[in-house]
Amino acid sequence: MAALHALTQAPRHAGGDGDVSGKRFLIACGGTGGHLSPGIALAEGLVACGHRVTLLISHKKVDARLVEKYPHFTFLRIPGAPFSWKPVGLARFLWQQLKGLAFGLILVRRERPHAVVGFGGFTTASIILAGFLHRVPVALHEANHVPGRAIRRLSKLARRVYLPPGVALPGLKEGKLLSLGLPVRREIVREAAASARTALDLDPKQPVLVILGGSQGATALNDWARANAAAFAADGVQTYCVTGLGKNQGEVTEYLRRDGGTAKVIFSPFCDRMGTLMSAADLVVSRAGAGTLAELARCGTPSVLIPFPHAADNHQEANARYFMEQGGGITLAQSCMDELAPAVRELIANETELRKFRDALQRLDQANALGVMIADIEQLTGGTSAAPKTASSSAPLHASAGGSTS
Ligand SMILES: CC(=O)N[C@H]1[C@@H](OP(=O)(O)OP(=O)(O)OC[C@H]2O[C@@H](n3ccc(=O)[nH]c3=O)[C@H](O)[C@@H]2O)O[C@H](CO)[C@@H](O)[C@@H]1O
Repeated sequence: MAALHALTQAPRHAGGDGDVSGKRFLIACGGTGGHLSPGIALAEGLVACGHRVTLLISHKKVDARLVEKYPHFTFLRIPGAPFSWKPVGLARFLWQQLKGLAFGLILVRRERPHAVVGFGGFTTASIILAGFLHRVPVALHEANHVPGRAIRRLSKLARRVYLPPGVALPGLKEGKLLSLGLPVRREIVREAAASARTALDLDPKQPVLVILGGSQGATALNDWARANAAAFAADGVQTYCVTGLGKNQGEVTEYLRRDGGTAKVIFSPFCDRMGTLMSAADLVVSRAGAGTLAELARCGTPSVLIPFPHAADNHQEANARYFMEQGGGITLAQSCMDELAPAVRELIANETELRKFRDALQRLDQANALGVMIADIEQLTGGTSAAPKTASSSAPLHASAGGSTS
């Protein structure tokens, strides 16, 4: 019951109950970067409008690492465990959900939020149910082109369900659905390639290939990077591979180029400047998580996508297919990894092709997703607050006091 104890000890928001300016929101977004990043983006937007937010995250290492950069927000760790059909895993899941529900009920009673917003995953269910039981408006956001288990089950409790363009949820009551892209954190912007490379300690003049495996890293892509980086370096292409936490300690190697000089190969366990890294890249090889795809579109960086073949309901394949159909990149099945190096070699040298992808990415970028979501949440919770501030990227953050995790 440590989490419940932590909740009763957790700091209250600045302004307290007597502060009537702005509204209070709970955002359930833990378990993986793909849920956490849009949750942080929404928090940034709501706070810039004068509201107060608490973000509910999981106990996973990746959540802890991702939130390090946002000490001005209040994060609470909610009990939860991933779903499993195996008896021990199922028992753990049910027990943690029960603890999560108790946690959620106390939290919602204490905070009296104007709405609870969930981004899916195993930490969402308990807090959404708690909000529903307390008759608080509930909204759900699905990032993937195949809705996940949590969103499918909880959609009946929600007043609003945000789904990616072209995605439907059978049985969803009319009027509940709003088609919406993924809110992207405000630090993710296109930077000049040369300065982005310099910031990452890369040569600003040499092409860059970036390898990304989502928030946890992808062993198949890391192995491929290790096997091919020296050959790319010989051709004068620098490689930057983000391996995932615990999958390497960080390495920088210089290889000889065929034409003289050297090219760098960097392996890093985590990147907390994803906008800079994507801006530095001529081409990205990546898994097809919805968060990464939205950020690639925002930064206008072409990609070769290798969907994670074991993702629930093969949703990464559906994400990648949509992205490819819109002209944002190309897709290759993991079973065809031997075709990846020739494809990368051909594409990274083909400026005409890369430019076509960049043009399509500009059209794919859902730049207004955050603004639309905030306007809709305002409306769901009774209209705009007394003194709204703009959600522009230049607005100062003034989140709840005592930004903390517990
Ligand atoms: C294996 C799996 O099922 N993954 C799912 C998980 O994605 P997962 O969390 O793996 O990956 P996503 O690509 O969706 O998002 C990763 C997020 O983490 C950030 N990041 C990542 C690595 C890093 O070093 N630094 C960093 O900041 C990225 O900038 C991005 O914002 O949730 C997504 C959203 O539901 C799904 O689409 C993915 O299919």
